[in-house]
Amino acid sequence: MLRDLGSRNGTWLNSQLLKETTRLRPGDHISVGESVLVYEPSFDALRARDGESTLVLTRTRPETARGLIPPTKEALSRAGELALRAAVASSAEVAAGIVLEALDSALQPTALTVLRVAPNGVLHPLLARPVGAHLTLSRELVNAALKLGHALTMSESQVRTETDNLLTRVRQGHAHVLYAPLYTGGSPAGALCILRDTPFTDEELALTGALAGAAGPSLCPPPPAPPAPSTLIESQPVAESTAMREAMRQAAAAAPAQSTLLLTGEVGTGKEEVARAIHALSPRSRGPFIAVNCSAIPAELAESELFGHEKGAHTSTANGRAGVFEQADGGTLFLDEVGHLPAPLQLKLLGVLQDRIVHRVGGRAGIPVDVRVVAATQRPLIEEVRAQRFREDLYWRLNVTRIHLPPLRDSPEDILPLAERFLARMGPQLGLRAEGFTQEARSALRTCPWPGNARQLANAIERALLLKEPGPLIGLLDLPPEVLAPERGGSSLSAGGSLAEVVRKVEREHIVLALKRTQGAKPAAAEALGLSPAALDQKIEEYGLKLVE
Ligand SMILES: Nc1ncnc2c1ncn2[C@@H]1O[C@H](COP(=O)(O)OP(=O)(O)OP(=O)(O)O)[C@@H](O)[C@H]1O
Repeated sequence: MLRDLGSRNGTWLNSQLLKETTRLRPGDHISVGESVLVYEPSFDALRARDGESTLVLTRTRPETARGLIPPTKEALSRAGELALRAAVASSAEVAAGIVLEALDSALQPTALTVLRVAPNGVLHPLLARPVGAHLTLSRELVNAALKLGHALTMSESQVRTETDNLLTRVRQGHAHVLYAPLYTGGSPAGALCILRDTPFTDEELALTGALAGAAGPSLCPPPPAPPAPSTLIESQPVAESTAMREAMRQAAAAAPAQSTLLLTGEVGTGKEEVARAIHALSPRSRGPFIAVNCSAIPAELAESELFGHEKGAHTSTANGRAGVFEQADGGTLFLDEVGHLPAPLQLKLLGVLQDRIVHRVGGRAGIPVDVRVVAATQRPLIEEVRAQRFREDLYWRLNVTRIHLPPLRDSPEDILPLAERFLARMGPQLGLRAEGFTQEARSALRTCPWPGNARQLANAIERALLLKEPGPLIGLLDLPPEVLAPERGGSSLSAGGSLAEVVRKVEREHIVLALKRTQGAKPAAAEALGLSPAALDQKIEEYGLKLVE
């Protein structure tokens, strides 16, 4: 869509002054000042990772391509030697460097690149030479080479840009292009693309085909195996209550799709836990899961954290850095507290969600990314929209599917199973053993009106593990006093005395234990109890406790 945002000299579409938002058609001419831009949707401009090289992917038909030359003995032996060197490379990028160097000396091309095919079929440039190269490649030819299983060559139109005195000129010419398919484990994985001014000989075609055949697994290693099914089931969030079961039903239904998801819920209700489960249940489970808390990144670093930055964009960094979108390529990006994103970044995020292309800070060309975004918020985003702190268009983009996670007060059946999950998870992490809860503690956890959410419960179990009396089980006295409060379903205690008294007794015991374990260090004891140092002092006085050497 083309819209003029109130410019003084106007925007012209096909020599007509643009009056209203208009949908563009291929070949439309847009004039802004002295520049004329031609809208050509069948071109994708991508940037190769090792610098400013740009790839333009076209849909040229491959009818005139030449191929199917069997490799000679000499080609095979050179390919074998190269495959050995590439196989011991520390990464796909290093392997690609070795292969490109070998091709450079064998063919003396003007430019070459390695492309990888993402699971969704999108082509990603891995490396391009020389740095700053501008390559126009045919997506159709890459696909044809992959389908036919051998290298192809043809003469193809090349678009180059030259920049001087702030003017960018586009030049068109012809070059000979060679495409060789890369396979990993028998599946199409990528392509080597080589450009030269002179035609490729049959021998060169055969040599490159053999090199690509041998180096495929090093350049495009297979993705890591998915976790065993049992780990997936174990890692599913606890959902015994009706409210949480419904949330998980929605999450499982939404998992296979690509669309953006919005998780809402109070602090600590398990938004990240559910986002991980959605990732694990989705076809992207083999890809990365990257979680970012938008409220925790300093505003001045947020843009480069999210979208990456190019060499020299920040004076302190010598090398460029990938942002979280690039890190999550092929997987899921969890944007927690998305409502905290500064306004300019909201606009940039909207652009990435629409085009699936990120622009690093200080970078020129876009980098294609294949990422599913799961966003989360604890505050109702619509209120942020009304207060004009959050873009409405981004709100609707994120809000394609919304899943609300209930607080624990609305899903009390989850409290005990959650406590058991936390105990099983934290024991090994802390190197402390507890086999479970005593009967009394279990029935208290089953009936208590726990005031917090899962995060606070996790903290309470951690504290209980650290401070518990010697013995294999966590008892009632190891749990915080809230577990004993009477509001729901009466007392869970078999001990005598009024409930208020018992609560006080438990609290006193807790304080004594914490002070014992921390050898009287009040700040550490206060931290372990989740109290401020002043509140601990007050309690020590209230219970008449004395600290002795
Ligand atoms: N249903 C659940 N099953 C198992 N563990 C859970 C569940 N819900 C929450 N947790 C655990 O509780 C802790 C807090 O959950 P999580 O970080 O997912 O909450 P959150 O809503 O994203 O919190 P915040 O709003 O603070 O970002 C984590 O340790 C998480 O593993």
